[in-house]
Amino acid sequence: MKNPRPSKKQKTQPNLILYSLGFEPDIIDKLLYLIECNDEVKNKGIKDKHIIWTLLYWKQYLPITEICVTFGISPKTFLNHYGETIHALWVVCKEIMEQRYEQLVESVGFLKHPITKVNYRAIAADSTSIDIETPTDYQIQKKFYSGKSKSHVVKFHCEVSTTSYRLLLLHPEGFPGAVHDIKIADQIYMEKDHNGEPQYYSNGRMIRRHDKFPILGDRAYISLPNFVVPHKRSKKKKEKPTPDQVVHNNFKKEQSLKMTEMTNVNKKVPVTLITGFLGSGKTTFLNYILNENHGKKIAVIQNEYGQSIGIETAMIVDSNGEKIQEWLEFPNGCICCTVKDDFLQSIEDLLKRSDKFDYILIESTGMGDPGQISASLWVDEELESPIYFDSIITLVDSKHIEKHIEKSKLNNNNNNNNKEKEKDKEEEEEDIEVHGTDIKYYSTEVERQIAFADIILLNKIDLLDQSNLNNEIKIITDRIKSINPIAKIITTERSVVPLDKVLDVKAYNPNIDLLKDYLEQLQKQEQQTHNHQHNNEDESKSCGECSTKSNHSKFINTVCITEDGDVDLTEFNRWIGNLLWEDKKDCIFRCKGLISVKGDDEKYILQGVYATFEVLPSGLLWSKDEKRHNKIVLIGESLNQNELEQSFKNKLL
Ligand SMILES: Nc1nc2c(ncn2[C@@H]2O[C@H](COP(=O)(O)OP(=O)(O)OP(=O)(O)O)[C@@H](O)[C@H]2O)c(=O)[nH]1
Repeated sequence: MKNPRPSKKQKTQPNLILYSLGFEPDIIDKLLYLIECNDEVKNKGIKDKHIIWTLLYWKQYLPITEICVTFGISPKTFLNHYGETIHALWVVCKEIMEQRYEQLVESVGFLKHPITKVNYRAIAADSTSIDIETPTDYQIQKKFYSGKSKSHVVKFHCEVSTTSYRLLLLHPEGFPGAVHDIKIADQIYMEKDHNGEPQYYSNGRMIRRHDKFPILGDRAYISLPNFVVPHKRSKKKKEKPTPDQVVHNNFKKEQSLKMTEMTNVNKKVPVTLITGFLGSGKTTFLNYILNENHGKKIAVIQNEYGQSIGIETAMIVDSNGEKIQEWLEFPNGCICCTVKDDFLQSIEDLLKRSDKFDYILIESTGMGDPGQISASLWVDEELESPIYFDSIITLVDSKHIEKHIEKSKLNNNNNNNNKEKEKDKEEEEEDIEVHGTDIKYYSTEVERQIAFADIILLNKIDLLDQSNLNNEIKIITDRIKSINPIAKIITTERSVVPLDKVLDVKAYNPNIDLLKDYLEQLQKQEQQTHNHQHNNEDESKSCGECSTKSNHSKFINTVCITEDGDVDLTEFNRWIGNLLWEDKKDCIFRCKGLISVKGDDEKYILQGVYATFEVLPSGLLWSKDEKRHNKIVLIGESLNQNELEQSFKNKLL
């Protein structure tokens, strides 16, 4: 078959006007080629000159009259061709974008190595350069020369989602390489009127797109108001240490642990999120902490669901019990409904306004989703937030937990009473959503609060049957573990618990000791399940314990993957990223794991809340006689053990 691509001889010389405006030199050839290849538009008689006119107008480089004067055509001639050409360009544009996307993936670092935990902003933007042939004209050479890459380049501005890492925007306008990123962004985000003039607010400030939705960028964008940039340059990636260096470093780490804690971590203010069902004892817990001899100046932020006013209180209590009232403003009544960045920003602002408090307790609404809040507070080191997210503590009313959890299951039970049946159906429909052929069951708030917890306070144990207390506690504990097997469960009366067990526990640090605790708990539980086996199905059906357990997993379940061997770190990041952002998006609430990375003597730790995750070295080495293995715990809705296990196995080296 004849190749419709023009031969070298026939090739149109790049038009200088387009060229100087930053188009790739052979853009017209490429477009013609793509039009020729496309059945829908190939017979429209579109020529290079039509494309040039159209691009000049389409990109608003020249008004129609100027195009007509420059090319010696009438406005009618221009308009006759414009419609068809623009349609043809639209048709083939998709292909151009795909081609360019491939180039981008090759050339942009952060697409190849996605940022794993920048949840601070939803969009990251940067400009990327694509090499062009060296222009012959010296003046044009100068314009396109980039000192950084030591070549002639055209720059394109792009935006990437920091959660899905998808390319959200590749601005079609190319800029000569010598232009600074900030100028490009300025042009792109500037709101212009139909004459191309910048628009201003009444206070004189220039209007920009994304004004209310700041974009994450590197320091090149430092003076642009809609960009959030790191305060200082990120540290260069350290070279991988040799095994000896790791031992040495660990020793040093241990020695300086206290110092480090005092200087680095403790400089930041820990934030603990307290959640729990209505009446579970959250306020009692808060009051208990505030009245204990904690020696801290604590800020308490309360967020009550359903308040119509967009103002929440932030109460600051010093170590002497003195209270200062402050106000925080949220656009909505509930933390979890606001843009998460606003919430974090509000806390940071509060810290600026009222320095010198050393702990923040957030009492969340009885109906809020702790996952959303914690994901917004668990920020990247590089963003240098003055706070760090310590843990989620969920209070559970031990007397009424059964009722709360059972409520969700009742919705799915067939009830012979017609009236109730209909009511059930309505409620059930609220809980079920169809995704393709899959039916997904949504968990209730109380289950989610348990699923997201790092620590669970099993409160109000004084209300349980005291003559059978141990047994009652065991039943409730098992029930909780069936939802979240890795949370630490502490029984309490009137929420009284030693403060060091609940404050500053650093649940989100890559802390191998904590993880070991979690995994040991899980192991014990697996052991129990193993020991509790039946000879046949009938025996199992008639066993009360089993029938209750099987019901537990209806909404939220835990998948635990244990596999010997190593993984490639990049591949593992891709695998878990794909699960959290695509395959099981919003279905996996929490993940934790111990990962064995090929070629690395350190154990790695996986931590995740919703789509936010990180995999970091723990500082602890695999010992020589230890079998290298991976253990991953995934807590979520309707998770399939076999499917996830198999998918992970495929990633093992
Ligand atoms: N018997 C008993 N009562 C408790 C215990 N803890 C709290 N309470 C009582 O339970 C009630 C609810 O406690 P709160 O601390 O207000 O619960 P909450 O979670 O803040 O409630 P909401 O603000 O409605 O979400 C109060 O009357 C407390 O005194 C406990 O361990 N035992």
